[in-house]
Amino acid sequence: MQKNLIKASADLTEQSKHTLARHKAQHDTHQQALSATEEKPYLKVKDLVVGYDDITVVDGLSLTLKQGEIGCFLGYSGCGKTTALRAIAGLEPTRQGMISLNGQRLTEQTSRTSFAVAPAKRGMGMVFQDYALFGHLTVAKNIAFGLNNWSKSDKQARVAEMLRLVELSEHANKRPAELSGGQQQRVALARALAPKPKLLLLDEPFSNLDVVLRESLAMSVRDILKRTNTTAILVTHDQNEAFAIADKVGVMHEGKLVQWATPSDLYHEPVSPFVAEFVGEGAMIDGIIQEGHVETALGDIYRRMEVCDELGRPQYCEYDYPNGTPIKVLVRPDDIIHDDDSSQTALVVGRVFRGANYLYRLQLADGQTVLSLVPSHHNHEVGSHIGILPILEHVVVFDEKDINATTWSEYDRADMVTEVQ
Ligand SMILES: Nc1ncnc2c1ncn2[C@@H]1O[C@H](COP(=O)(O)OP(=O)(O)OP(=O)(O)O)[C@@H](O)[C@H]1O
Repeated sequence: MQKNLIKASADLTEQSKHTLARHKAQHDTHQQALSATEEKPYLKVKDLVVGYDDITVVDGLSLTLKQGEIGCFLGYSGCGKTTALRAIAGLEPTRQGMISLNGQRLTEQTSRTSFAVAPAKRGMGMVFQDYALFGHLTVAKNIAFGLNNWSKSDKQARVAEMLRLVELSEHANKRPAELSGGQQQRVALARALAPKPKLLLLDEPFSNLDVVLRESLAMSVRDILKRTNTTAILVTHDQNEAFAIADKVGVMHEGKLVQWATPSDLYHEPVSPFVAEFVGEGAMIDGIIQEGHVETALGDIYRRMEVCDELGRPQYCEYDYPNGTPIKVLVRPDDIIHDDDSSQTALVVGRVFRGANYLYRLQLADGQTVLSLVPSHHNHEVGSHIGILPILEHVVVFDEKDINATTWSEYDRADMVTEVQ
């Protein structure tokens, strides 16, 4: 949902507060009805703890996926992504938590229960970074490898179908070494998909490929997974790859899943400065909470609720901080539009050529800097002033004291009210 901001002030009237309370009650009832009928998640991981010796590597990981959804663990090296994936596959023992897939409990470790289904019985497929193909077998035989229990004719038909799916039919009789890296990874994908796994796990599948191939292969893998309605989890440290392939991305940090959300929500509504800085570019500028708005060097920021009161007046949100609270406001490069006609200007203090765009570093009147993505035919030298127009539709504020995020979504009553309408 779009959260428009307009530059005008208004207080919440008593009347509109009552309206909101009524909407909230309706909303709660509506949500209860929804959650009662909502389909159960296909994959559910709850409070998973995994470790080696005396260290905890995955610390209380919880997530859900619907059937056919693609999830992704994204994070720096050593944050526990691969360990989490291996634990879901049953290749690492879990110390605590529960995993269920398609209604079946795969593992549960509590004070009262302790059991784990063996990896081979979980019905999962895996694709690895190094492809792990059998070099002495042809492409077709590699794909047929997991189909031992299938009849000969069914196996042939399935291999042919998989070859068509990954567009390698004409390479069926070649050995893996005769194929490019990208083609080999498609063979690995076809081999993992052939037995129709309930869940496909992909561990850094594109990291041996060059950057250009990586993104195009990620898109084609997404297409293949969607066409086959395959539920999957991918591990990567590459944000572009995660965004190209996944419906839900989980940012991991020191064993914890900090946020599990759509790529767009991660980018626009990060829950912490860590996620904000890890996902995408941006700058944090100072803000001060004032009556119904935030004062910043880019101007005053107001939030408009997308509803009107009984008299047709737009409703305005309040921030959940007392007046005078210093906060940080996240400003993405796409929040600052270059506009020659704007009376607000900024000094160009740096720029990076990105082909279609320049990424400008701009200094505001009070010395703070922000980034701005500008089409590259607007060529402004470092040291010049340019007109800017802040379009702050997705403002996230961070409490300066304990740097907890307060994203719009946490307290945006506009969402709540429009949902029940
Ligand atoms: N078999 C093991 N025994 C002991 N420690 C391990 C083992 N495997 C991983 N670790 C440690 O657990 C931590 C998490 O490792 P993991 O491979 O899950 O991280 P990752 O996020 O996937 O990293 P990368 O992106 O580098 O693969 C690391 O500190 C690693 O050294």
